[in-house]
Amino acid sequence: MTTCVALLGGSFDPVHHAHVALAALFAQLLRPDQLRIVPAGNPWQKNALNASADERVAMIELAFRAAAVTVTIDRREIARGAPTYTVDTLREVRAELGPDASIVFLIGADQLQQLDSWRDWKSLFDYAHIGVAARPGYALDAAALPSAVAREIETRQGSLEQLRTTPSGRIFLAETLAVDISATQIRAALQRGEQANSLIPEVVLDYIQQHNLYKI
Ligand SMILES: Nc1ncnc2c1ncn2[C@@H]1O[C@H](COP(=O)(O)OP(=O)(O)OP(=O)(O)O)[C@@H](O)[C@H]1O
Ligand SMILES: O=C(O)c1ccc[n+]([C@@H]2O[C@H](COP(=O)([O-])O)[C@@H](O)[C@H]2O)c1
Repeated sequence: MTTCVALLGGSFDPVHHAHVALAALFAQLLRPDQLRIVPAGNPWQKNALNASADERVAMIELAFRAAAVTVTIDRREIARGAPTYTVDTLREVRAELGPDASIVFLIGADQLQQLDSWRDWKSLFDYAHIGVAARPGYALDAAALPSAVAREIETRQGSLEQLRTTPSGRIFLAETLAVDISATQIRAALQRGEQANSLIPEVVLDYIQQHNLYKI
C-alpha cells in the first residue's frame, strides 16, 4: 500500500471553521495515513500577520482537537525563517518520505485562482499532487482561472484513487465545500468588538480572548 500524506498549509491567523472543514473533507476523501497542518512562517504574499507563530499553532491545536480531526502540526516553515515557498516545503517532505509516497497539498479555490503567482509553481507537481476545495466567491471552472492554471488542470486532473496511489503530478477539485468564512472577516469582527462565535471554534475564541488577540 502506498503511504499517503496530506498537507494543509496556511497563515491560520486565526484558524477557523472552513480550515477544519477543508481538512476533514480531504481526510474523508483520501483517508491519508497522515494529515499535516503546516502554518506558514512568512507568507510573502500577505501583509504582516497579527498573531505570533506560537499563538497560531496553539489555536490550530485547539481547533482540531475540538473537532476530533486527527492532525500533526508541522512547524518546518516557521523554523525556516525565510519567505515561505511551498515548493521548498514539498521538496523537503518528498526527500523525507521517499519517491513512492503520495503527497497531496491542499488549497482552497482562492489560491487555485492565483497558483501561477507562487514561486516556481509548475515544480509543485514534481513533488506532490494538489487537492483543491471550493470556496464561496471563487469559481473553479476554467473560465475563472488564469489560462496557464486552466491548461495545467486540463492535463493533470485525476481521480482520488490516482492521488492516493501515485506520488505526484495530479490535481483533484472537490466541489462540495461551501463555507463562507475568512480570517480577514474574523479579524475585522474581533476588532469591532464582535464575538465571531459562528466563525471559529469556541475554544479558539476563548484563547483569543485570554490572550487579548486581534484587538488592533
Ligand atoms: N472558506 C474557505 N473555503 C475553502 N478554503 C479555504 C477557506 N478559507 C481558507 N481556505 C484555504 O485554507 C488555506 C489557508 O487559508 P488562510 O489561512 O489564508 O485563511 P483565509 O481565511 O484565506 O485568510 P485571510 O482572510 O487572512 O486571507 C488556503 O489554501 C485557503 O484557500
Ligand atoms: O509558494 C508560494 O509562493 C506561495 C504563495 C502563496 C501561498 N502559498 C501557500 O499557500 C498556502 C495558503 O496560503 P494563504 O496565504 O492563503 O494562507 C500556504 O501554505 C502558503 O504558504 C505559497
